[in-house]
Formats: sequence, C-alpha cells, structure tokens
Amino acid sequence: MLLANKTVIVTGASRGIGRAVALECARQGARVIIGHSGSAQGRTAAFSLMEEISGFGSHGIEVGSDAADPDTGARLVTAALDAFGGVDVFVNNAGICPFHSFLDMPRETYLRTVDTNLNGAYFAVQAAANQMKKQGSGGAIIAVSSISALVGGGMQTHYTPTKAGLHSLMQSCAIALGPYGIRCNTVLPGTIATDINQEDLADEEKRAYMIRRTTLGRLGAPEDIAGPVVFLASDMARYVTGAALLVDGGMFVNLQ
Ligand SMILES: NC(=O)C1=CN([C@@H]2O[C@H](COP(=O)(O)OP(=O)(O)OC[C@H]3O[C@@H](n4cnc5c(N)ncnc54)[C@H](OP(=O)(O)O)[C@@H]3O)[C@@H](O)[C@H]2O)C=CC1
Ligand SMILES: C[C@H](O)[C@@H]1OC(=O)[C@H](O)[C@@H]1O
Repeated sequence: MLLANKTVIVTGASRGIGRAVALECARQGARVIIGHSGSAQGRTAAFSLMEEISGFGSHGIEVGSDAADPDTGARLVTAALDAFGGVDVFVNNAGICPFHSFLDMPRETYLRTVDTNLNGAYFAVQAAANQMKKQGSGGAIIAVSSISALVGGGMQTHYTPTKAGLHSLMQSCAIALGPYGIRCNTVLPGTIATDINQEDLADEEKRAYMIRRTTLGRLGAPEDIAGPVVFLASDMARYVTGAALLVDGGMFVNLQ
C-alpha cells in the first residue's frame, strides 16, 4: 500500500474529485480527514464516505468548514491531530466554478470564487505546512489546480486566475518548504464530469466539443485524478517537488 499509516487531509472530499482522492488514499492505507463545506448536503455525503472508508478497514473523519474561511486549514489540522496524531499529506481540492460572463461579473461572485479557491487555500497550506514542520518528518502537499491554469475560459475569468494562483503557490512553496522535506506539487485536471460542470455539460454541443478536444476521446472521471494525486503523495514521488502534472486525456496538446 502506497500510503500505509499516513494521515491525509483532503478538502472538498464529500463529492467529485476530492471524494475519489479520499477513497483511493484510504484504499492505499491512509487515514483521511474529509473536508466539506458544512452544508447539510456536504455533511450527508461526508458521512456516507466515512462509512465506505471504514468498510475497507481504514478511518475517515469529516470536518465541515468553509474553504474561504482563513481558519479552516487550522480546523482541519486540529482534527487530524486530535483523531490521528499528525498530518502527512495535505490535498487542497475544494473549489467552485460558477460560470459567468466577464463584463457583468457580479463582484460577489468574483470575490467568493477567489476566496474559496485561492485565499482560503493559502492559509490552509500554511497551517498544514507548519504542522508538518513541527513533526519533523517532511510531508507532501498537492494542489488540485486545472488545465485552466494554462489556458483561458471566457466564462471563467474569475476562476482561471485562482487555478494559475494555486499552481504558482505550489511552485513557491516547493522552495519555501523544501528545507523541511515537504514536497509541493500540482495536479492539473482537464474536464472531469462532476457536479461542478453538470449544468455546463448538459449542453450537448458543448459536451461533444469538450470530448473532441481530448485525444483519448472521453471526459475524465474523478477516479482518473485519484491515482496521480496518490502517486505525488507517496514515496514513489520522493524526489518530485515543484512539479505540475497535467491529467487531461490529451486536451491541452490537441491543437491540430
Ligand atoms: N471537474 C472538473 O472538470 C475540474 C475540476 N477541477 C477542480 O477540482 C476541484 C474539485 O472539483 P469537482 O470535484 O469537479 O467539484 P464538485 O462540485 O464535484 O465538488 C466540490 C467539492 O468542494 C467542496 N466545496 C465547495 N465549496 C466549498 C466551500 N466553500 N468550503 C468547503 N468545501 C467546499 C464541496 O463540498 P460540499 O459537498 O460540502 O459542497 C465538494 O466536496 C475544484 O477545485 C475544481 O476547480 C479542476 C479541473 C477540472
Ligand atoms: C468546471 C469546468 O468544467 C472544468 O473546470 C476546470 O478547471 C476546467 O476548465 C474544466 O473544464
């Protein structure tokens, strides 16, 4: 097992990519802190994930706390300490993408997106890193960024800068935290069918276009992202830091 006896925090683990990541970490032997928004729906989903995880002999603890809140990272770390005695891996995954046009972007939508996807993440990574430094045995931090860190989206002008920001944060943290043996990497998913884009991809033309953009001929599934995250979290990637792994079914390179 790649993550035996490790404690992993995954934000946004109640659904979609985060859920698949949390499950695969647990399958690989890790104890998991399941972050979610704290909504009734998030809590119910997190409890069902806890059950699924205990079903194959591992442990999961749910923590509901708004990713936009700068104190959420500390709450997650405290939960990991209380339940499992430390933190070995932090996966920053929680995020939102309320599609909207640029010229009339509501200020509130912009600010909420940046606070949820980037500002909260900054403080959460900081809280996890300080705990890892205190433990003195290194660690791994992985940010779930996006192909959108590299390319634009006309309805995502508030979103793509947060994904570029996460990618850049991991690069700088790889420098800041290398001396403590803490590795920092980014995973950049392409288009993965989850709740975040269910409405957008309900448009058959758009869906077909996004599939055509891949070279593998399909949208991604949350499980497609879990393996790459576990790899980066594990000792298999012990000399990998400051790296960015595009997991997009060939979407980015597919120009002509
Ligand atoms: N799907 C895709 O095509 C791609 C997704 N990504 C990124 O992957 C990440 C996960 O997305 P995906 O799984 O698709 O999305 P989902 O909408 O399926 O899941 C989002 C997760 O984030 C949590 N979340 C949302 N808002 C908050 C908040 N304010 N505080 C705490 N938790 C919150 C949700 O919790 P709750 O259940 O409580 O609401 C849920 O667990 C995001 O960062 C997204 O940008 C990147 C590239 C492509
Ligand atoms: C929500 C989008 O469909 C999804 O998120 C991203 O980061 C990419 O832009 C994907 O297409």
